[in-house]
Amino acid sequence: MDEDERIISAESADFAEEQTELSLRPKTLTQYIGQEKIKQEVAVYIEAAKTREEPLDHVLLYGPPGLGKTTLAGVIANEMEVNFKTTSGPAIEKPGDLVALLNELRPGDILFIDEIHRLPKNVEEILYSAMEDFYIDIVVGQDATAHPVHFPLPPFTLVGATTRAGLLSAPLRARFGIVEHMQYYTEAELSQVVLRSATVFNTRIDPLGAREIARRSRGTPRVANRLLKRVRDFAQVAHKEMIDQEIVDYALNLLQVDNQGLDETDRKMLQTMINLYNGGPVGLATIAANIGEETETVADMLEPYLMQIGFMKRTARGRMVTPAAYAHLGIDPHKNKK
Ligand SMILES: Nc1ncnc2c1ncn2[C@@H]1O[C@H](COP(=O)(O)OP(=O)(O)OP(=O)(O)O)[C@@H](O)[C@H]1O
Ligand SMILES: [Mg+2]
Repeated sequence: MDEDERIISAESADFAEEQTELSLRPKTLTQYIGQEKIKQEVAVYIEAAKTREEPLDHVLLYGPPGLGKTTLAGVIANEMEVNFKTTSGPAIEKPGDLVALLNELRPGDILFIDEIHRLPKNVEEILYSAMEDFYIDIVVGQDATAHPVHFPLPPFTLVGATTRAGLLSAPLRARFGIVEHMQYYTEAELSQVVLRSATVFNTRIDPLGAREIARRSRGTPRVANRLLKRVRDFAQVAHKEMIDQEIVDYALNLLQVDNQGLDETDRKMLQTMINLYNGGPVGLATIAANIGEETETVADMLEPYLMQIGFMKRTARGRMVTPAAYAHLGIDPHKNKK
């Protein structure tokens, strides 16, 4: 199945979904739910920078998709009371594109680069001096007319986001003063996300209904919001005025999202590991090939959550399915051993 067809995919699906997300995005640290440790730290850095009337140090946010990296970057800009300019690694194709972006910044502004690990190498290299000393040296013109140009830049803050910090080159990573690892949300936090989004959607939902959506949202606000939208459709068609646990259960069972938030793809992956490799250890690329997914998809979308809930573990010789996963799938681990 294509990643963007999965209802529980943590990836943003399309333009329409991005528009809904915009309306759902909290604007302040107080409205931003969860990530308590990050919020506490960031609040201190923001206050200190504002008191010194300096730009905030460069910030790197990393963690699985849909956990609120883009949202947090926007919150930081809002709290710093500066302009927020967004772009992404793949969108910056050549050094000139980056120069154009940097050129528009005013002192203190925030430039947000999503998927920063996907910046072309030659762009990344000019970012080093931009981040460290606020200037860039580039060569303008071609052949005979080629000459170096020295551009001073206003002091600015770069906020970078990536799904895995390990994908970043060491020199780039070293230039971020603030590095934060986004965590999966607890059920209680996701319940709050669901209740808040329901208000934005003008939809009524009771606490147990919100809890049930939270439980099946794999620790991810984006998934919670998406499930809420689907459940809302079912409730509407069933003429339910209030979303409750019963309708959530009914809708999500139909959508084959189980009580741990796993869908067919997750189950297929675990079953493949069990049936073909006795539960592992088996390499990530082998698993991916067997279930017809990209290795990167398995690494970014499937594996982190399965590890988080203790259904899979990483060993020196590869990935292994845990007894908890056997139990969840109703498979007897001993019967299966060859
Ligand atoms: N802490 C939060 N409180 C409330 N809602 C949140 C929070 N974090 C994320 N959301 C909601 O989840 C949606 C996805 O968040 P966001 O786009 O920031 O994730 P992301 O980590 O940037 O994902 P990606 O890696 O795909 O870029 C947003 O629309 C937002 O409404
Ligand atoms: Mg994002």
